[in-house]
Amino acid sequence: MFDTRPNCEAEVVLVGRSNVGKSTLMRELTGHSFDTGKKPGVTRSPNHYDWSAEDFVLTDLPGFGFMSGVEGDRQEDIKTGIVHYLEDNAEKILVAILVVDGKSVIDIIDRHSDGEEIPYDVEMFHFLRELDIPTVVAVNKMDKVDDRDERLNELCDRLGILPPWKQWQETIAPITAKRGQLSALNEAVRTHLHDQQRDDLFKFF
Ligand SMILES: Nc1nc2c(ncn2[C@@H]2O[C@H](COP(=O)(O)OP(=O)(O)OP(=O)(O)O)[C@@H](O)[C@H]2O)c(=O)[nH]1
Ligand SMILES: [Mg+2]
Repeated sequence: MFDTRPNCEAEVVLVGRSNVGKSTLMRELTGHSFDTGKKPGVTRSPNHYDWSAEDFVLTDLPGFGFMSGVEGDRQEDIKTGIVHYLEDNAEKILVAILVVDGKSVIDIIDRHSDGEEIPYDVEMFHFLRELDIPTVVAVNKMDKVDDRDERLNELCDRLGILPPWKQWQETIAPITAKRGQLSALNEAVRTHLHDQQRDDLFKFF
């Protein structure tokens, strides 16, 4: 299921819970349409889009967390598959885009923090850091958020980085993928590509 990766030296991945808008973002970045949907669990195996001339692949990973119509065991298998995919390809992944739903992310994180478990989004953010993969949190669906600065500051707090969010422009990128409003994300990704001497890939962001 996770062994479909084209053999490219450079990669950018989209990762995040189900239904946050990863495939919508993938469509906006590639100009190619991918299955999207109102229910979580649409993408069940990675979508890859590669440009062989540049040896570059953009990957939309399946969502983790609740997926409608998918058994609990299988949800765990998908999560394990994502973790292994990131570990196996960490050297080649130039940037990870962790997509979250700006409208619900704080509530979801807080709902999951009362028990022992670390919430998925927070766990994934730290996991990517452990793997040394430069990470941008794309805070999607900002069209549905009215208290923008407050939300983004709260998100920093939950991720363990110091608010205000505006000092983290290379890490926190508010977007509305559905309308193609991606400038904050493109800027952030470019910063990380530049740090890795990959300005040649700017044309994709
Ligand atoms: N309001 C709003 N809705 C959005 C935005 N981006 C995506 N959506 C909607 O969110 C829903 C889920 O989008 P997908 O792109 O399928 O989400 P996904 O993360 O790929 O979901 P899985 O494949 O299930 O993991 C769809 O109904 C999209 O139209 C946005 O910027 N604003
Ligand atoms: Mg999807």
